[in-house]
Amino acid sequence: MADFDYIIVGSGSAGCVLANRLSADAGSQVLLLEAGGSDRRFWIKLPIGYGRTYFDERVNWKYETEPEPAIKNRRSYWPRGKVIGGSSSINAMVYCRGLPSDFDDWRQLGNAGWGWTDVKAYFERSECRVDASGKAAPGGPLHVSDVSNEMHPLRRHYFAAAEEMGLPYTDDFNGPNPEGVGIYHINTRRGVRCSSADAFLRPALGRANLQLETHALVRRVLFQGRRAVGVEYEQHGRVHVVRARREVILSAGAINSPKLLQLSGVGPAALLRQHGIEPVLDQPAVGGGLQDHIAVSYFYKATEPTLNDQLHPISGKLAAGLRYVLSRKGPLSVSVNQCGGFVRSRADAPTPDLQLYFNPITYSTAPAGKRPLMNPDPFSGFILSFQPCRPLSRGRVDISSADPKTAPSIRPNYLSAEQDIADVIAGGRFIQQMARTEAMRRLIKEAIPPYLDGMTDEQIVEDFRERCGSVFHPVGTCAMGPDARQAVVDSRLRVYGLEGLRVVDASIFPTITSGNTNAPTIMVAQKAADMILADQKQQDVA
Ligand SMILES: Cc1cc2nc3c(=O)[nH]c(=O)nc-3n(C[C@H](O)[C@H](O)[C@H](O)COP(=O)(O)OP(=O)(O)OC[C@H]3O[C@@H](n4cnc5c(N)ncnc54)[C@H](O)[C@@H]3O)c2cc1C
Repeated sequence: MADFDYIIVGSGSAGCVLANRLSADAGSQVLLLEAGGSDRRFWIKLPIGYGRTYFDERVNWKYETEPEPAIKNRRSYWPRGKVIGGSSSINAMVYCRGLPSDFDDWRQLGNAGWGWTDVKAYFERSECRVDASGKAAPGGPLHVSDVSNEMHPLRRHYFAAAEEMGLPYTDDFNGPNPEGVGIYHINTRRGVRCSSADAFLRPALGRANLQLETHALVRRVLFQGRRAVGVEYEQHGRVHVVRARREVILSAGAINSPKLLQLSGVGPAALLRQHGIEPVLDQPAVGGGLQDHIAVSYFYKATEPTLNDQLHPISGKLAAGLRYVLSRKGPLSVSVNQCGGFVRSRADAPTPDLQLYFNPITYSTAPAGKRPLMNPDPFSGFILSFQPCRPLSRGRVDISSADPKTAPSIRPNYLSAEQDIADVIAGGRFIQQMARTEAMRRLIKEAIPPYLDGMTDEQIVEDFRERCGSVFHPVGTCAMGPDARQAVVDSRLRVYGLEGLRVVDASIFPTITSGNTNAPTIMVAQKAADMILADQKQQDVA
């Protein structure tokens, strides 16, 4: 049986950071266990390839929620990376820290050390800012690229519409003024995806004290009394047991970290017993607290050429492919989420409450179950889309079987908070207003049904229930908080009531951040690494 100082479960956005930081000390033996396999795949490296990995079971857990009553009993599709790099290998690469107020709220909730002024340096530690000319500023290993030169010219209409509405423009959603409309910066390095694995794991893999095991599905955490002492994992049909001298760290993501805790006997006792698992710790909060962003898109035919005209014809695809191969530039080198914003739907909103997307492309004719980013509609078209930034509804992730290979039951409980419905109406009204600006009226040839323009508040909500979808930002299922009865981890991310066990990933968010969740997850891991190393030092001195 092998022994390590640290065992990290999951090589995703957070796990890769930890593997790097904890193995930087040559005296620590670190094991990183990943259920998926290699990320050396063309469709992972090619930025627009996330349209392909979206449904690819070789790199994707492909979860589905239970039917959700509030969205017409639809099941929501939840892709999650099952590969080195985790979801950072299959995501849309948009890099948004979130709003400073998000983290001040975390601190306000009783999480000392997690306010904006506390966490800002942990974002900076990771980031290597690359300007539009390709010049990289000194910084961390995670490339955050300004790709404004690659953005479609259609964007000028969007910015003109925003100006008519009196919205500010920002050149950096991660800068001192994140509010307003602008262009998303993305995680690419010279036109190739820069995942957490590329930035943090790969540079550390040469270290003799870091061992990475792929296709290694962790089945449970092993306890001696209330101390986590190792894990059991299955690899190529064989079950292995490995021991952790210092800590086991779960970085399996917002679906799998709570699932693993429950499989290991840490969760709601009644649920565990129902599945024949003897509780180590009755902790109802494990799996609770689930939050996610949901968005809806409105589709328009355009009066001038859009990305559809470039990428629909075979000749256009070939030209874009050739351009990419020769220069790593063009539409294949970026996300289709090109422009967007963080805006207030009402002048009296205390902080921006809507995130916007303006995509110069449509797929209204796409068959169900396909995400044909490279195969858009045969006419000029574009998308306006919004998502409420800070939904209040909370759901749960619970095991549905004691078998580690069975997917858990996911119940997001969307739109269960009244405020979330009000935010949907505000979002629909906002896009209505934007579509009625002079600039947009010039660009819109015709709206593609359902027509937002004539909708009442009730119809906006009804349409949202019918068509909204996840933006793939689940968080909060092992939430951090000051009260051991309501939260799973403390502000040092240690699991309450147990020793030698932390959770470090998107599941610890006490509340969902306003924007995309990859950047704050990486921040969480940077801060966690500092805390783990500090605790190690203290123990060594004691
Ligand atoms: C399609 C898609 C698009 C997205 N777009 C964006 C975007 O543009 N910008 C943004 O900021 N965010 C985006 N996100 C969200 C963002 O990527 C995630 O919030 C972030 O990656 C979460 O990081 P994590 O470390 O918590 O989990 P993950 O990165 O998902 O890592 C978890 C890892 O643990 C492994 N694992 C799980 N269970 C086990 C087990 N039992 N044993 C061993 N290994 C296990 C998984 O295989 C995975 O590699 C998107 C997500 C998806 C899926």
